[in-house]
Amino acid sequence: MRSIALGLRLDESFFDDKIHEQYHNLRLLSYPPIKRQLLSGEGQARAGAHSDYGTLTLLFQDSVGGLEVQNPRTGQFQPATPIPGTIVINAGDLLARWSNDVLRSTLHRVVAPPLKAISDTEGITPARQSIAFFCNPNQGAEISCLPTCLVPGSKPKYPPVTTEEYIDKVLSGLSVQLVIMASHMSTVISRKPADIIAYLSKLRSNLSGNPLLYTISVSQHTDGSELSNLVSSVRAISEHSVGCLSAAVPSSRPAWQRYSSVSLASLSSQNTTLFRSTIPGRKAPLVGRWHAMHKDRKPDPEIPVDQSGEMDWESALSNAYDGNVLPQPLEQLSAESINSVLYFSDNAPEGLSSALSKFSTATQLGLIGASTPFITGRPYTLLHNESIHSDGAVGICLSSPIRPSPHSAFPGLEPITRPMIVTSSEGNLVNALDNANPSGLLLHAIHSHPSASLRSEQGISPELRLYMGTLRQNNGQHELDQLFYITSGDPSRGSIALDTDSAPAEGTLVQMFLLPPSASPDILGEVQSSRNAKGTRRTRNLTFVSTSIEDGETGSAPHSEDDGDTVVLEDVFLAASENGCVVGRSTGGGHERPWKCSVPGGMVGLQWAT
Ligand SMILES: O=C(O)CCC(=O)C(=O)O
Ligand SMILES: [Fe+2]
Repeated sequence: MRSIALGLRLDESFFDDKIHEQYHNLRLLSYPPIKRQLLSGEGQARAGAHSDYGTLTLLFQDSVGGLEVQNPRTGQFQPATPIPGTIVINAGDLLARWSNDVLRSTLHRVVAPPLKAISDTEGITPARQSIAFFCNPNQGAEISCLPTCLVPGSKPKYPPVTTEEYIDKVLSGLSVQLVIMASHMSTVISRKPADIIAYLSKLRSNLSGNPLLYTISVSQHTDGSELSNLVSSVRAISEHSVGCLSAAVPSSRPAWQRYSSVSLASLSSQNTTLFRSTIPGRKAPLVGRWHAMHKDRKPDPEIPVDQSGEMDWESALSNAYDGNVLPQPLEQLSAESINSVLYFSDNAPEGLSSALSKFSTATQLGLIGASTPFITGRPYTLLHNESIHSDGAVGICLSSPIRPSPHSAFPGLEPITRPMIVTSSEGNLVNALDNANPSGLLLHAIHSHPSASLRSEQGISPELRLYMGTLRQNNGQHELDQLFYITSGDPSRGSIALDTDSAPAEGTLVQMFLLPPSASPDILGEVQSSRNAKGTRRTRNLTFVSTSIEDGETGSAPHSEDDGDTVVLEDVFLAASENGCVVGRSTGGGHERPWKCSVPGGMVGLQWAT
């Protein structure tokens, strides 16, 4: 700053007592490796164009490159190519104001580094690290036009401001941008639908007109007029909405299973596109020739097996849903701009799910609606603006600048084998694990399990739910990724069949799990207590929960102490279905093939920092 003072024809020590409090920031930046393609889209960058807000920034970068600085005359961004042993110095906004723009703050950004000769077209952008030291004036220093920077007779460009006031303003501007995704999110649960309606009507004036995503769950004892009152009060908030009827969220308070609930997210109209899809799905996976583990279970009559008992793989796979055209409003969206697609669907979401792969960097989350034949007379009840549909799907695409992060949890799930590598698989079958017979491994694990309740006379207790999970390495730890329900197995042939049309590929690390028949997670209670926990960072959280049918109506009378209880979960969108959900997550590391999560108690969702 002394050399800046000299350059501006001020006394060398001019800034000394205005910057000595060290009101500075040091930021260690780590940009993970990422597919080059993900950085090439419009609006995608490691750091978007911005200027720093202080006086000077000292930037230490490694040799990877990607930092670019705008030439204020031409508007062109030019690479600030790393030079070993040097520091990049940026002028910030407060120095620009102080000097009346004699020294301008530089607009800069971090993009994919230049291609090295060795890398191919679908390369990976290497990790990059940098250290930025942001220098600021003292907190209370008044930043007003320096005397030597004013042309005699002219006025300063900017009014005086203190460092603190300026930084507060910049930061509050940033947080306005952060909440752009959802202007409101909440879940309200009550025994009395009238209380929910009262809550919704209070929201009306604040949220009116913004696109709305919602789910409604009612007890089977709710009468039809209560349900239609709930639907109309949600629709009164906005004409632009998509929703569905969902199931009660599992809770340890049985009375709550008989409560009604509404979850809603009011979204910014700029970033949200609503849609209705009639893309056909596909029937249950086409394979499953036998059943030996649950001996008493009949084969599913819908599964076509040819006379020889062999599957025709070619036709099974080509029968897929390629070539489906997305609903009109989605065809027009640019593929890279969408970061999340949320939808509610009937039990055949495959067509839509696969067509959504157009949005190659988006996470998709679909809740398969609750079965509602006894409530509305329709198999599923999907709502779009003023219309009601019994099939297909309704949903939203989000393009907000803030990308939410996916999360998942499977409470109660117990590993019963060690991690193993898939050594043979085809279609929905896993034929070998570590070159051994998967059904045999599974039966052995259950027979040697300490809990006798897992076994029955026939071998395995019919209530037992078994899963195969794929594992991902993270910092030397194994993390659970996708989970597939094991529909059948044949100890003599060895293979096990999964509830998917595409079993984990050869070479995938997997592990087998069971969900004990007694597992009954208290999801509502857990969400409530994690919301109340002190010191947790505020986030907005949308979660789809897969419940088991037994979690539904328990038939027990509500406790009187619960009477009249109304619970509002702020910043939470919690919706459940006994039919499960579809998840295809996209992260910096890549894109996951969509899969169906039907683990009772399993939760998948998205989280936004606020
Ligand atoms: O990582 C870099 O090179 C630049 C980071 C930056 O501009 C910032 O954090 O303000
Ligand atoms: Fe910067």
